[in-house]
Amino acid sequence: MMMELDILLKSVSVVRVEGDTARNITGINMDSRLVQPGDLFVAVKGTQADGHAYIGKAIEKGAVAVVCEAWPEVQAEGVTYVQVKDSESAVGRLSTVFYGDPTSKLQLVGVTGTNGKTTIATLLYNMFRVFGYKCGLCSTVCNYIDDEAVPTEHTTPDPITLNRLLGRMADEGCKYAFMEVSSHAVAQHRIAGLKFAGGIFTNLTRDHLDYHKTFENYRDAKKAFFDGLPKGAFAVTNVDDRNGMIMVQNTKAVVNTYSLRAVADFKAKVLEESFEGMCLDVNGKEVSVPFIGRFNVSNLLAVYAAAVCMGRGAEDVLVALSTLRPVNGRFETIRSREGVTAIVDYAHTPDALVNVLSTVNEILKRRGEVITVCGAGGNRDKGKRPIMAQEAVKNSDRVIITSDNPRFEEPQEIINDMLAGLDKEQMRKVISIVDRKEAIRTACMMARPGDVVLVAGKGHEDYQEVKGVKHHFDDHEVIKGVFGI
Ligand SMILES: CC(=O)N[C@H]1[C@@H](OP(=O)(O)OP(=O)(O)OC[C@H]2O[C@@H](n3ccc(=O)[nH]c3=O)[C@H](O)[C@@H]2O)O[C@H](CO)[C@@H](O)[C@@H]1O[C@H](C)C(=O)N[C@@H](C)C(=O)N[C@H](CCC(=O)O)C(=O)O
Ligand SMILES: Nc1ncnc2c1ncn2[C@@H]1O[C@H](COP(=O)(O)OP(=O)(O)OP(=O)(O)O)[C@@H](O)[C@H]1O
Ligand SMILES: N[C@H](CCC[C@H](N)C(=O)O)C(=O)O
Ligand SMILES: [Mg+2]
Repeated sequence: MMMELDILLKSVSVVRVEGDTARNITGINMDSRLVQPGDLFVAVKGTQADGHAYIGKAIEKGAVAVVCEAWPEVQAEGVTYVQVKDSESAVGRLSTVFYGDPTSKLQLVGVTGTNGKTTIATLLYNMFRVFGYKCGLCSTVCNYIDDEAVPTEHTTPDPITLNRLLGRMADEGCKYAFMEVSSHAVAQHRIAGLKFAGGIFTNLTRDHLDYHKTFENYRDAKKAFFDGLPKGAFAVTNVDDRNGMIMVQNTKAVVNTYSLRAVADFKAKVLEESFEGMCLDVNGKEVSVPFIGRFNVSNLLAVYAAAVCMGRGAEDVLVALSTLRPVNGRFETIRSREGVTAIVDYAHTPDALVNVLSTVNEILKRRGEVITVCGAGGNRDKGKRPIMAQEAVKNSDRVIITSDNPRFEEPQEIINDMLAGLDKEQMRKVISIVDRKEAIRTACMMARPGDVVLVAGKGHEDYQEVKGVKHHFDDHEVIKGVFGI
């Protein structure tokens, strides 16, 4: 791949240039360690480091041009220097031009909110494939270029990886792409330069305050996504969430609302519910789905609304909806021969835990006990830890607090942060077992026929991350091992 620097620079507002801008660029990089000869290096100020400090390293590795925010004191010979106002947002703009402006060739729909992004984006991708289109997906679990799986480290990849992926989707003939838009991605301009055909808001509850510091900043990061939607795009928002209307306050997109409770463009209610699935009323039409939980009704309604906004007939969408299956690690049930139901779910926020547990309790109707196994991730929002423990205890008969991904923290200290949220009375229901495998095994052994064991937090993850190393770990596998199935 190759492109003239001049063409790339049309996408950004240039403050100052020195050197040859007619030269060809063979790649874009924002990480000096990944630079290849002929690349353009973009220096970005990050949270840990300042990319400007790595300009020298990038040139050593063969970068022929540098885009930066702060003009470097010394310049290397033969290298073109370009100063821009905001290099973080320049990366996205430059990458999208470099990778052939993919969003002018396919319709891109973004999903944002605290919970439900993966579910909604994946279900839309599956649905539009049922309709016979080639599609792309960017999600926490995995990225897809039509049916080719591309593993991912992020919910929303960095702008270069993201545009490379979208470019490949367009080249492969994908008509639609669905992606999760995390709050980090909006705040860091990973989506700069992309043209969205639509945006979906799920909900907003506490998460990631380690990064955003305040709930308002977190909310505004999500809102900025809707502020940036172009005229002619659609916005689908959840008015059951108190921030639903705030999200779309300043958007140029056409606003559509969905709700399980209030007056809205798209409405649904649960007619019947069991551990096997639900029967729903969606805008006056009945449909059966193998999903469980009120939050999933909300997710399915968002999928329905978006598909209709994208021009699909309501009847076709309902038929397609009934063929969809749950996403890996989202409320997946595993039954033992003795009649214990284990549930693997990715609930890793207080709100998600409440939702999953209230669903379990609603279906169980006290005919059995609920045993919850949960932990919290290391090097992430510490404030959510005690609240997660409280919610687990309030909504379960017994709780085993264990490790999630400790990352660079001490597992026992994370557990202690969780236990600090509990009073003496609540502590009676709780034991803590650092070893997650042991914790799951203990919960399954405690359970009697009819009981439910909820294993929360890791969902689809097939690893446990300890001190930078990912060790194989799969909640499903451990449960099946204990159940002997
Ligand atoms: C806190 C955070 O979001 N960090 C992201 C951010 O990195 P950063 O700003 O900290 O970068 P930095 O380390 O300070 O470095 C600054 C710049 O110097 C460059 N550098 C650095 C070192 C070097 O030797 N050479 C060099 O050029 C870096 O490439 C970077 O461009 O920008 C990077 C590139 O886009 C991301 O990979 C990185 O994600 C880190 C690994 C991360 O863990 N992010 C998580 C929190 C995250 O983004 N999560 C969200 C939401 C999760 C969810 O709820 O689903 C996600 O979208 O995944
Ligand atoms: N609409 C919803 N409202 C509240 N909780 C939900 C909703 N949908 C899913 N959940 C809960 O949140 C968990 C994560 O769901 P999902 O992976 O779809 O969310 P996400 O927004 O992609 O999360 P992440 O921030 O990790 O990318 C689920 O396992 C479930 O417990
Ligand atoms: N992608 C999210 C969810 C992580 C889920 C949980 N298993 C954890 O490790 O905290 C994050 O990075 O915050
Ligand atoms: Mg996700």
